[in-house]
Amino acid sequence: MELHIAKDPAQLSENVAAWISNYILEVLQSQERFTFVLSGGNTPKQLYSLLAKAPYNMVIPWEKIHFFWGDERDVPFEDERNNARMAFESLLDKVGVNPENIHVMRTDIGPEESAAEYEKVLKSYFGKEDTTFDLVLLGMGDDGHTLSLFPGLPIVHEKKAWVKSFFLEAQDMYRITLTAPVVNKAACVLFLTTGANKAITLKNVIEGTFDAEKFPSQLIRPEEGELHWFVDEAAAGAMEI
Ligand SMILES: O=C1O[C@H](COP(=O)(O)O)[C@@H](O)[C@H](O)[C@H]1O
Repeated sequence: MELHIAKDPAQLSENVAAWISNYILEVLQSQERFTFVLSGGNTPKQLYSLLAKAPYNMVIPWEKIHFFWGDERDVPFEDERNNARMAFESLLDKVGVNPENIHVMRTDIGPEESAAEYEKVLKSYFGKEDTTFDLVLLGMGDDGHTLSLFPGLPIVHEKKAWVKSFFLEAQDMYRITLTAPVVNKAACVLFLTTGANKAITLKNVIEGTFDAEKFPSQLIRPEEGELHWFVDEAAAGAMEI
């Protein structure tokens, strides 16, 4: 695991935009297409907006990138809580991505159907054996959740399904999410985390003993790929480094 600490969220977004852009260009030297899994929430908005501007909008070969989502809130696309909507508004509507390369988790067909459909989308994209995303961008909630893997819920123990839906009582909504085993097949996973409100949880996730029931972000351990944590000083504040 590599830990990268930036001064503040603005500097962090700058660093991550440059890092992602270089990584995409490097990977595309040896393959024709790149798979990028986006996260939702608030933290990545600034990053997406930066990627939509110069120099990144000019240097990234957007037509070669396939976008997927790590999780989705089962609310209509028009709802501002919808993770895909945020990515469209801040990034995808602003750069030249082929609509066929954008693979959203649907919220117009019912959560179970959507999860089953997304698993089919992944299986037809990757083939049955190989689910290796090139890059998975993740966030971490202040409760330690990542994707829609929330503390204390059965979803954290899922070993077989690639995509699952479930009702999240605390937020009175269904969620659709990739599972940890699928994400752990990725070539590279990058967590983006900011804010003092996440400092204790971050310390527990990175430096604490393994307890995935309590801190589901600990489930993310790529089998062969790289794991990077990009955090700001406020989030890193409780760690011993
Ligand atoms: O609910 C969610 O939360 C996490 C973390 O979001 P943040 O606002 O604290 O950055 C996010 O990664 C996930 O995609 C989203 O559905």
